[in-house]
Amino acid sequence: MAKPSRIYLGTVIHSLSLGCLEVIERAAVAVDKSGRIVFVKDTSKCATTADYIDFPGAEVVELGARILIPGFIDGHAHAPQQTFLGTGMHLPLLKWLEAYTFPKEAKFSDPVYAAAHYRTAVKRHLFNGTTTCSYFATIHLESTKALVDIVLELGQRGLVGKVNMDRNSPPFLIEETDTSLKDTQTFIDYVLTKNNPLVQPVITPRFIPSVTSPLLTGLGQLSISHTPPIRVQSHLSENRNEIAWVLQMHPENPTYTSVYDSHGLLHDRSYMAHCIWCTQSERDLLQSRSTGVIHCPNSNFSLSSGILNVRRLLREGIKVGLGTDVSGGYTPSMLDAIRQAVIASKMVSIGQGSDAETGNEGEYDALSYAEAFHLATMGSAECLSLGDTVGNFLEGKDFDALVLNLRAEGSPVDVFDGDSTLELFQRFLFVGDDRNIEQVYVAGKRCK
Ligand SMILES: Nc1nc2[nH]cnc2c(=O)[nH]1
Repeated sequence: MAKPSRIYLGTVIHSLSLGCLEVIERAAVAVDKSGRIVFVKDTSKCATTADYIDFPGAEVVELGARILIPGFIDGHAHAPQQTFLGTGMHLPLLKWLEAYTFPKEAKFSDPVYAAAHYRTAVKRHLFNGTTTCSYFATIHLESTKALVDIVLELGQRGLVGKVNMDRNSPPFLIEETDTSLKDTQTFIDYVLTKNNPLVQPVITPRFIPSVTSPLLTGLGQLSISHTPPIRVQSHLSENRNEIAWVLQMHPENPTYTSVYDSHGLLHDRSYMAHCIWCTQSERDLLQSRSTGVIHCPNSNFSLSSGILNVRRLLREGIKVGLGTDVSGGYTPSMLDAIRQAVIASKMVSIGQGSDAETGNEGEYDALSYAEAFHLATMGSAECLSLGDTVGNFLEGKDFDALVLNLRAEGSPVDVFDGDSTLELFQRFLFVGDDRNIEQVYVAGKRCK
């Protein structure tokens, strides 16, 4: 057993599997000097104090009434889009991209501008309790490198992608095919040379309409030329006009999902945002490739994209995580993603989901708060191929954790006599905000 260097004493809540919430009222969480969890003990089951805190040299941290939970994992966010958060919410996807997204992302051609604005964005995610974030940057190589440096400097765990766009894009935000591929390779080398497990590169074709077949093929080959393959992230089946456009562009493919697949971009280290309108054959394909789906309900409502049937994906054995999709979604808060996932799921349960057309297979149980919390932690971890590293407090994982203070000054949460731990936790999920997230740890290092 590695030697604990710090032991946290307090209430622990984490999710072991979907709907399986573990609550330990008085836990001792021991962390070694490299930030790895050595053990989690339920101290009420320990015969003596020595059983859980008596390790020479270890610092004992008393959390009192605070609650320790795993850090949130945002499976899909656009770091440059923080600059127009909460604007353009009256437009659907394709108009929103043209009017807001592309002009704002073009400004990131300047690495100095990019660094300043990426710092603001990463801080926001961290302060909202996002210990791991999978970021889209922009097409610009140097600015995307700056995002990597900032993620590392601020101590977050980040998966970062240089975006690829070589067609159907405005002249101020488009690349040559060869340059795009070469810059992606250079970017991957830049990140891997850091040799720091906290930041990893992700191959990031924007979506099928923005990327030509030769570039998609090159990216697919680049991914599997590494062992293990470089992760792949993109958007899939978000909006009905987008889907019609893709099918028109790719008559050789029966479905949107099969376009990614035929270019070698769907595998077990790929994860796709949205997937609202995927048909049965597309879902079967995602399942057979072990590709994850990142559900971004705020964005799906805000851009009037549709309402994903999450329960059906879960029943079909597809990995599902949660994302904010800043700024298709108007907040970097994963608490909001949890809330909106629950609301979206209730909408489906009362017959309002997008599958009113694609066929609902009968009974639909709306997601519970415990399930939505699971998706925001372990669910996203599994989609991002980080399930062995983060997502809950099992021994050997990294200590990526939030210390919650439900009594924090000025926070929106009230605490009443007789509230149980589980009631307080639910109130945090539905009523709390970043003020209740008092401390944030990534691999044992405090970053808030
Ligand atoms: N939500 C969302 N969907 C996209 N599809 C292509 N680009 C984007 C983007 O930036 N945001």
